[in-house]
Amino acid sequence: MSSLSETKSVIEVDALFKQFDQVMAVNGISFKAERGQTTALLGGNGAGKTTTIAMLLGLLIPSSGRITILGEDLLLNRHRLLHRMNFSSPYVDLPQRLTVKENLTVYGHLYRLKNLKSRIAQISDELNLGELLNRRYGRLSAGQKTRVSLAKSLLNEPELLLLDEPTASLDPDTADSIRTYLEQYQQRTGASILLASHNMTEVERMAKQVIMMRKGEIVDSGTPDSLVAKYEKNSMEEVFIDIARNGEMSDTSNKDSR
Ligand SMILES: Nc1ncnc2c1ncn2[C@@H]1O[C@H](COP(=O)(O)OP(=O)(O)OP(=O)(O)O)[C@@H](O)[C@H]1O
Repeated sequence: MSSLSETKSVIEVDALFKQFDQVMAVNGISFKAERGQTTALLGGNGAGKTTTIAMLLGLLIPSSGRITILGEDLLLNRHRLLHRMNFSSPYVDLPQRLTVKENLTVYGHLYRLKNLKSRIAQISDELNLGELLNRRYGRLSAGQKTRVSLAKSLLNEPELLLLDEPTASLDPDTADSIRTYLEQYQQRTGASILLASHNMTEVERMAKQVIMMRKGEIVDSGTPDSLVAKYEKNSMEEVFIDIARNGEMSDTSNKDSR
């Protein structure tokens, strides 16, 4: 284990492809995400972010390519690795008929958590879920479901947290509290986060590194500040729009920003 913990990257993706029939959803991407940091995976609708995250979770088998997580090959060590990871996604619902507490209990058992009752009590307290615990998941509002999904994703105190639109459908106040909570969690545990988000304020606040995808390919990467400077824009919002609309980078943006 000691050699693994020395690996600087939490995720290493090499020449990753995923084809669905006629669609090349992920077209040969390679990237590294650093440990203990938040890396944002950005791109317009259909860019390939969710497909990439699904492959990082072992939910989709790549057409080809290599994924190394926490120093181990994901395809060879999936079961060992999944205990050290977790995810939250608005595209993956929890069982509708179970209450929030039952859902958290089921997932806690899947992760073989000890002291599950106190862990659920703790996370409910931290994410303000007390009033929702005995309500059926299927009857919750979209924002309430997002909070429960986040609680599920943090149950096992993952070393790597994959978050697909973690604050989608949250009101601004709740979204801000969740971002603060995630930042504190990261500081406390040293966890790494891969974040897919359309919210550029969130990205500028949380991400140390940004990977920009378009049509299944990585078109640029760097820190938010370096990308803003490189594209001669005022914000990541403007950088995002530029890349999403134009695809091709201007002459000034062909330098490697890292
Ligand atoms: N199961 C599937 N079968 C066929 N095509 C798929 C499948 N899943 C995704 N795709 C296609 O792959 C491409 C990438 O989709 P993906 O969901 O990864 O994009 P995304 O970047 O997450 O988009 P969004 O921001 O809209 O969520 C799209 O063209 C999509 O239509």
